[in-house]
Amino acid sequence: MEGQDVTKVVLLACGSFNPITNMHLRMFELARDHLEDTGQYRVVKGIISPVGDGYKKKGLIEACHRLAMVRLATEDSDWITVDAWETLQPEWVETAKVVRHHFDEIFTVEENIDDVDTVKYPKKRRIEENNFEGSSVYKRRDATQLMLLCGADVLESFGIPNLWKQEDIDEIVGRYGLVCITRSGNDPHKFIHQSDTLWKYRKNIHVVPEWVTNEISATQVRRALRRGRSVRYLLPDRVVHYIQENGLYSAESEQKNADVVLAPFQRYTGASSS
Ligand SMILES: Nc1ncnc2c1ncn2[C@@H]1O[C@H](COP(=O)(O)OP(=O)(O)OP(=O)(O)O)[C@@H](O)[C@H]1O
Ligand SMILES: NC(=O)c1ccc[n+]([C@@H]2O[C@H](COP(=O)(O)O)[C@@H](O)[C@H]2O)c1
Ligand SMILES: [Zn+2]
Repeated sequence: MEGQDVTKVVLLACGSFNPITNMHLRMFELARDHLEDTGQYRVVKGIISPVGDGYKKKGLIEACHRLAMVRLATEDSDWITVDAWETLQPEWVETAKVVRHHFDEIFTVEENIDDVDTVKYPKKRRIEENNFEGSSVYKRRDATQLMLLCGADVLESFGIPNLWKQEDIDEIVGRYGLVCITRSGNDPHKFIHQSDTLWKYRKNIHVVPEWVTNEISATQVRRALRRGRSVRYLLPDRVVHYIQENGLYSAESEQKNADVVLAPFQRYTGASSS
């Protein structure tokens, strides 16, 4: 029987998934093994949330295709799922808001919100909202915890000026927690050590070493596709077929958003074209 102190965890990965690669799927397996090895957690679900088209990243193809590919890639998994909510929003959604949305979904199910006082609960959450230190929203013993899953490049992007709001970083690492998979070229331990915020919340950041280093990146996959090279075994076969059937990833698609400023920079600096 499972010990009383084992916390259920849902892992949420946000990103372009342009296209989804085997490494994106591996991230979930690595994170689950790492968390469960501690004896403190049981990972019950993984959610992939592709970013909306409003993110305006160069070469980002339409969300409907990226979603369809994630759906095909996760067909064989009994625990990794895809969620379209983020892609359905009219504008780019900050990651902290995406995390909040998914936490609310879990919270609603677990608290069976239909049966309780719907005025009381938002109030309770607001009281807890401004104090992340040593705390979390997981007050109930058996409550499921939501953690953001990312590669070390995303963690290090917290340090890029005007890309992330300080309060969003505080909320993600202080309130929810982060699982970070190492990527060559990044040193998450050093980065955490050098950041006062991340150091403060270091107990909520789980750094997972990938010993079988695997440098698949979606950028390299798109490059190979543009050059007519095979990408088989880098992506699930179903995704390779989908790309071929729909003629995705050309020199032309790589120029999408080439003159547009990435949505977070637009939002935080007011700039709209480069
Ligand atoms: N090889 C990898 N090792 C660790 N994390 C990875 C790896 N590839 C992707 N990730 C992580 O997966 C998430 C989604 O990433 P994203 O969609 O940007 O893929 P990517 O391969 O980094 O694509 P791109 O090259 O277009 O930036 C991010 O958190 C990213 O850090
Ligand atoms: N301020 C923010 O919330 C913020 C800033 C930059 C990227 N992100 C997210 O991080 C992910 C990064 O994806 P890419 O590595 O493909 O750019 C996306 O899901 C994006 O929405 C969030
Ligand atoms: Zn990336």
